[in-house]
Amino acid sequence: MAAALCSASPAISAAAAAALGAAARRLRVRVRAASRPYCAAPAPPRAAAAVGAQSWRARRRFAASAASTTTEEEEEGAGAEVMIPPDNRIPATIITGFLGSGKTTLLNHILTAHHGKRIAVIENEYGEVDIDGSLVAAQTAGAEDIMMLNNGCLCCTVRGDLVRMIGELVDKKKGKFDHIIIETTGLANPAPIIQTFYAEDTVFNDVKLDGVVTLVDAKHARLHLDEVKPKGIVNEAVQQIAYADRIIVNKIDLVSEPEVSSLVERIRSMNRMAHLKRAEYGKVDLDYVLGIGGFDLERIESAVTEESHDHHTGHEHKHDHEHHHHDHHHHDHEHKHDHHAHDHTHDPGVSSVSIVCEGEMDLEKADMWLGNLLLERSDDIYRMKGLLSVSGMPQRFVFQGVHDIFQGSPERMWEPNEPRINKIVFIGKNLNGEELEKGFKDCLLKK
Ligand SMILES: Nc1nc2c(ncn2[C@@H]2O[C@H](COP(=O)(O)OP(=O)(O)OP(=O)(O)O)[C@@H](O)[C@H]2O)c(=O)[nH]1
Repeated sequence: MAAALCSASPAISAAAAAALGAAARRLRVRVRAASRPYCAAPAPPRAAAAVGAQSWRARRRFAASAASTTTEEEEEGAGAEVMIPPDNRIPATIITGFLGSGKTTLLNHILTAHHGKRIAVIENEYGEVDIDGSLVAAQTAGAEDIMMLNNGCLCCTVRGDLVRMIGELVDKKKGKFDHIIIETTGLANPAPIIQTFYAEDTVFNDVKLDGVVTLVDAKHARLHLDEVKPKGIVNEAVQQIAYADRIIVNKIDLVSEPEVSSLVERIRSMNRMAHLKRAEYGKVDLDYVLGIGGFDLERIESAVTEESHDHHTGHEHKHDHEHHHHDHHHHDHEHKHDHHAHDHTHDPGVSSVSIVCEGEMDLEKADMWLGNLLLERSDDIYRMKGLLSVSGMPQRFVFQGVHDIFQGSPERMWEPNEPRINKIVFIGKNLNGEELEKGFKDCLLKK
């Protein structure tokens, strides 16, 4: 199964072509990108050369919307009017964080709290069936359903299982729960899990990604972030922070205030988009972690106002772990801290670049630019979010991307006196702020 799931499966929707050139109309076609394999192993050379002119066009993806009710008829019948239907899909929250950072503790906090939500839980554990004793207790206390994903890490071997489980939940239990929570293993790179929500039709049509919550162990995080890995192997601890919508710096009872502050500063330099809270035993308000909403524009705004243009070049140190051992118990997982055993390849670190500019965007151009950028740089660009003021469109156009998949749609109307500005935030490796800024601004309509 692993081999099959790890092979690239081109999934370019034919609908993409139909959407081209009609971006300002009511576009409700979701276009999938040819996904590259998301495995812990170094990715094979990308088949960029094989991407011909036709699929290149199909890679332009400003054609998406988050509607669960999309039908062919509606797409065909799309007129000039822009209507945004209510999004009734079931929200899903991904809880991620390094080993022992407090994911299960947070989950239990959520399950036992009074929020009136019926929650289905999908747990991803390594190896043997391993439901934490406390979680079993929580099951009786609050969870509507708990499903286990075993024998592998979500990021490669069991992604198909995740899709199947979500499908099963929806088919059999729709109406019996209000929210899905997916707890990943501490070693998971969240990117492929996030992408499941956009790249898999069976998931996308019924379930929407509400947010990614990342737990950070205040005591040990530095160690994991600093660990060195062989070239080409991602540092999951770094990735988990880079992809977060909400970050909880947990276990602050175990360290001094200056230690927490310096960790917080470091985390912020990696991801300015996420909200961050400090906590003990995952105790945060539930509305901080549930019901975040896919497009959190406030977050983009704060990221952008904080620094209108930021290019941080830290160092992403990499570490090593035996990712593919399905028989080890994750609590016993041993990390190698012998940095000198590896070739020190100090890649420029994960950083964020925020750009804001006034003016009206040419959506076609922006679409083309982003498509092109991601075609070349999707390995390095982990996440991207933005808001556009599109020429001829009375709504704000919002979009977001994860690696090579991006999607966008018109959102609410611009207020009469609202400044029509464009914003974009990138999180990733080796980001060249100046180049990105130039590319983005070149998509503005020339006066
Ligand atoms: N001192 C302290 N301990 C905590 C805190 N939060 C969680 N713990 C403890 O840390 C241990 C690990 O917490 P878990 O919630 O199991 O962490 P996890 O991220 O689910 O762990 P894995 O499943 O192994 O990745 C447990 O013994 C928790 O009781 C905290 O804020 N302070």
